[in-house]
Amino acid sequence: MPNQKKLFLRALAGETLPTPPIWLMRQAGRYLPEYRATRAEAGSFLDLCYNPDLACEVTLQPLRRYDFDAAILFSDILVIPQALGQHLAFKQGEGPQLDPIRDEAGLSRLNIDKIHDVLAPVYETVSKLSSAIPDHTALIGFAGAPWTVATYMVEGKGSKDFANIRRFAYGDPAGFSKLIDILVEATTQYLLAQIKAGAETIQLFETWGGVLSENGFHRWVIEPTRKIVANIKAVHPDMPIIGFPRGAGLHLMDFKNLTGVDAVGLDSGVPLKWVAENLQKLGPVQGNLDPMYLITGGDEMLAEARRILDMLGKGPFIFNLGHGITPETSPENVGKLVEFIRRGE
Ligand SMILES: Cc1c2[nH]c(c1CCC(=O)O)Cc1[nH]c(c(CCC(=O)O)c1C)Cc1[nH]c(c(CCC(=O)O)c1C)Cc1[nH]c(c(C)c1CCC(=O)O)C2
Repeated sequence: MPNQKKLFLRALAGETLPTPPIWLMRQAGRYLPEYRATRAEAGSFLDLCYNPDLACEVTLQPLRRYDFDAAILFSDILVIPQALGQHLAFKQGEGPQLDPIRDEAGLSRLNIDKIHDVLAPVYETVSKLSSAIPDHTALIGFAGAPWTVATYMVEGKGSKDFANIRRFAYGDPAGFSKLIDILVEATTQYLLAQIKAGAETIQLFETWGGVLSENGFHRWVIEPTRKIVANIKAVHPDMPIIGFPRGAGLHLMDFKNLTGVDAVGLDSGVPLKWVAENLQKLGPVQGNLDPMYLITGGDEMLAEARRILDMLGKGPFIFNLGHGITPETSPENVGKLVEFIRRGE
């Protein structure tokens, strides 16, 4: 699209730009004092997610400071289980808590028919954002990929070994696939509604795919992602979709080839020479500064950003982190990183 002015969308369409566009996963969050103030005003994190005015405000906060090339809808991947009827709470300092679903019988608690009633405020946030963001900024909608959302639904919280979900998936694949099928359908409907409300691209977060066996990765990561991408492209053939399969390692080529995503997000561990010679030949890549560098800062941060630019800047590329910003991040270091990327030095 020669007339497309948004750098982010040009890179996603496959253009190699002299200066890559930049945004950061979790760019709205607790590292910003203005976020903490708005969250306090909202009451709780979930109240914030379902308050279109305040969710819009926290999405805009990092744009005001850093003028990122993309805004990402402020919400969470766990609004889907909540909309399906699973109880969800965020306890201070403990992360998400859900009533776990450990077997096929537990699926009877889920109901896909009313998801839009719960999710309507999220669509309203997207719609407000699409008129509130600057003209040169792209609007990203998102969802968790089915496997990653299922980890929270089955474990009931964050996990270190993912024993319950692996037991369910490997021990009763037919029962487990019913959960994944529900998530494919709910996620498709959710993302189509975000697109209708104004999202210009979609990112699918697959944070925990790396814990699966080889066959498991194909069945529970690649296949559900392929279905969601196909469902969206059936309605919006030109909608760019970014997949972020964290920890996918040697599966990255299959992930790109078999799912049909337009661009692939890279975690910080992926060897960049291999990316430049293989994955990036197939389409745009996004990543992959270790978010810890935004805490440590200084010349080491800039040297690592330089290395990433040198390795990936000769092809279609979007600068980002290898995972989300953490609350300990220094807002000043974020400013220095953005300035460095924009100056190219
Ligand atoms: C696994 C996952 C979740 N949520 C998300 C993922 C996938 C990406 C990743 O791995 O980071 C994705 C997510 N979560 C949030 C966004 C908003 C958009 C953005 O700025 O990137 C996005 C895209 C806000 C959030 N989601 C959450 C916060 C912090 C909530 C707070 O204000 O206390 C934010 C800003 C809470 C959350 N949400 C989740 C957890 C495990 C937690 C608790 C951890 C923590 O406290 O940092 C689930």
